[in-house]
Amino acid sequence: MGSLIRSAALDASLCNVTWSDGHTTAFPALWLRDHCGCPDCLHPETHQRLVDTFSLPDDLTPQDPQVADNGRALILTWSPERHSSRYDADLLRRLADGKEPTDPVAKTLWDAATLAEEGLGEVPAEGFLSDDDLLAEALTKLDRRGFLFVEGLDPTPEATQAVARRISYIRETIFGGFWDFTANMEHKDTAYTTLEIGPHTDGTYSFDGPGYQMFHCLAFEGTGGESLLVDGFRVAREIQERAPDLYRVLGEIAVPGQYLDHERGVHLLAKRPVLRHDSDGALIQVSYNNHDRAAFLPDRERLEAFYEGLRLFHRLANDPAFQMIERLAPGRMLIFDNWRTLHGRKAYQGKRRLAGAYINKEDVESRLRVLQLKGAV
Ligand SMILES: C[N+](C)(C)CCCC[C@H](N)C(=O)O
Ligand SMILES: O=C(O)CCC(=O)C(=O)O
Repeated sequence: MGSLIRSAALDASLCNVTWSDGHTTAFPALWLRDHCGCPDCLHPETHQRLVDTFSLPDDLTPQDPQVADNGRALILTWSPERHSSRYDADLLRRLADGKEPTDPVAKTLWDAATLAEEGLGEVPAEGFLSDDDLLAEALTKLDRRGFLFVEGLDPTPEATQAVARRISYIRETIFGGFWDFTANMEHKDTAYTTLEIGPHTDGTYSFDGPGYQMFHCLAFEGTGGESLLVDGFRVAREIQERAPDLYRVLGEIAVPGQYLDHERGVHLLAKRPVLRHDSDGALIQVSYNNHDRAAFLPDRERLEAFYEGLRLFHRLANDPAFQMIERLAPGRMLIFDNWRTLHGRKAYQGKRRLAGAYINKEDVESRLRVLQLKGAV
């Protein structure tokens, strides 16, 4: 049951709302007027704000607060403009509590030991592709652990694209949109070789590093080539516990990433800390690729700590205790959160065909949000 309003009373330019659980919230008049949801203030189809916030009268005064619909709505009138506003109690309470339209999925950090216990939690392709409830469950799993295996796919580019497009549109990058590649040096990157690639996140050279990445090995004849995953948030927590000073440095120093292919006219450069936090101090992105790190000189007094922090991060990410090692097999597609989960690959000999794509972080979150709001989960 959503939040219900018990009573509402005016106090000068505030509307004090008492909720059914006894909590109270003081909503300022300007804020309430600015958030009027009537069709004249909020476009009923585009949900865009129509109210001219900054032309509202200075002597704006709320009047006659009414609790309606058994506590599920608050109605106010306004003078001098004689306007009436109706507010949904649930929405008011979510905003009062600083919540988003849907509750974020709690992340479960993992390492080799916890995966051995919990298993990898594969989902069947059929349900993923055909049933919104199962898609919502799968995206929730992906959000919770930072990776997901989708099983039972045809080992074809078409089946791979169908999974990607089931979630959202594919993100175009310098590598194109949907990829289907082998070790052919099609692009100037070790991904297009048979070399070992250490644990990293893609796109450290992009202002908006790809949010999610998916790999589907369509064919493999050879040896080696095992994939590895590391929960970057788990490594970050380990650093925070072992060396809080180094955690702070990795969260403060912006590290430049680059991708160079001048023959193709490409020279990408971006920078952000290895451990990026939001304005509330929550870790929101791990961005690490020691191969693509561009030259830069941190300020002298922090240079040593920077290298110490980077060394610790690198050591933990390369520690089998924090890794999942799994050779990708045809029919079993890997999707992972590239803002959290590092990936890599052992060197291999022989033939290997890998298909996949990037999808933006905001588009996967958007897809899950709509599924949640439609009550799928
Ligand atoms: C497009 N595909 C995923 C095949 C290769 C991309 C190479 C990504 C690069 N190593 C990086 O760390 O950003
Ligand atoms: O070939 C692989 O398994 C991964 C390649 C890689 O790291 C990448 O494409 O970013």
